[in-house]
Amino acid sequence: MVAVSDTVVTAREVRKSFDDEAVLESVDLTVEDNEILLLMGPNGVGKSVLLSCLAGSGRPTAGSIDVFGEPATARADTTSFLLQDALCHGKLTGRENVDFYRRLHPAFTDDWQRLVDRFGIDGDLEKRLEDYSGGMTRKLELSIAASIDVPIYLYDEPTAALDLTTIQTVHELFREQQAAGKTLVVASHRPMDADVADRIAFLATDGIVATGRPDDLLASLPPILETGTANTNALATAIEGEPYAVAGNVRGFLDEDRAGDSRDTDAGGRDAAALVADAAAATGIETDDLALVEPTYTDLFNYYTESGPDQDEEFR
Ligand SMILES: Nc1ncnc2c1ncn2[C@@H]1O[C@H](COP(=O)(O)OP(=O)(O)OP(=O)(O)O)[C@@H](O)[C@H]1O
Repeated sequence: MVAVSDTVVTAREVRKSFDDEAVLESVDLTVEDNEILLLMGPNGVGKSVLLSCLAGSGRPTAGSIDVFGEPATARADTTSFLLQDALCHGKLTGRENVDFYRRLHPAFTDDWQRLVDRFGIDGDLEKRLEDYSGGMTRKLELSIAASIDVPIYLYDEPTAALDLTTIQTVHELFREQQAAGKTLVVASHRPMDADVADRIAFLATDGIVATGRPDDLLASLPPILETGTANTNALATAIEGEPYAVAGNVRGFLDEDRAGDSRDTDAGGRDAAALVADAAAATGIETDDLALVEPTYTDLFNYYTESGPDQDEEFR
């Protein structure tokens, strides 16, 4: 966990439209020096568009983005941007793609050699990218983006197409970059990427709806009820939003107005048995079929992107 420090990126009331189609609406976001900030949100909400604005390659339609106190567009030397799908050229070999970026970027280093070795694609450098698998392409792109020696890295879906072991390797790489003093913004809709984050920011259609440390955000969730899929409709009568499937069961966020509230909120305590009993009475589900579960990052993602109410909170 990094200490609280200086802000390196500030986005204020950023809007972005394509033709007349609004993608980003009033996005306010800060990135602190040396943190790993995870930008989460559902498909199509505008994470890539926001990253391109932070990188200075996309211009906001309204609002401002400062990087180290200057407009993002004036600071191309400060960021390395891993694009979602478009970093490498399919007709070039792995080595030729690396050479392209080595010539293009003055801050390109030899780190790529160590990284392709670590990702296990060092033997594939003479193949054309069009013959790489999706995961191999991502590994090469990560090797290239991480080899550029700049203060800020913007990674768009870095773990997409990667297997679980490789995701751990990517997380290690991120921690090493942080230990070397770098700042990382990682856009993802994979809850497991929260493992590596100092803070998470959730992007929804009306802007950033919550930011905070992962543990604080988890602790801020309402009680989560879980039951069998046969009880999906009944569960829906006692929760906020829609039930969602998790490992063969369904879950939902308890709506205290609908299910009754047995919590001793003054003392901050939770009487799980009483809560379950209230929810069972409200839904008609047997208490044996209803459980209160510990929140996971998947629940957190669902709350802020699918099932939860509008939120506007900052946990620091
Ligand atoms: N150059 C463009 N012209 C027109 N529309 C665009 C352009 N770039 C992005 N969009 C639109 O902006 C919206 C947000 O796209 P974006 O790629 O930022 O979403 P995302 O949150 O990164 O999604 P995903 O998780 O699927 O990668 C989409 O509706 C997309 O079609």
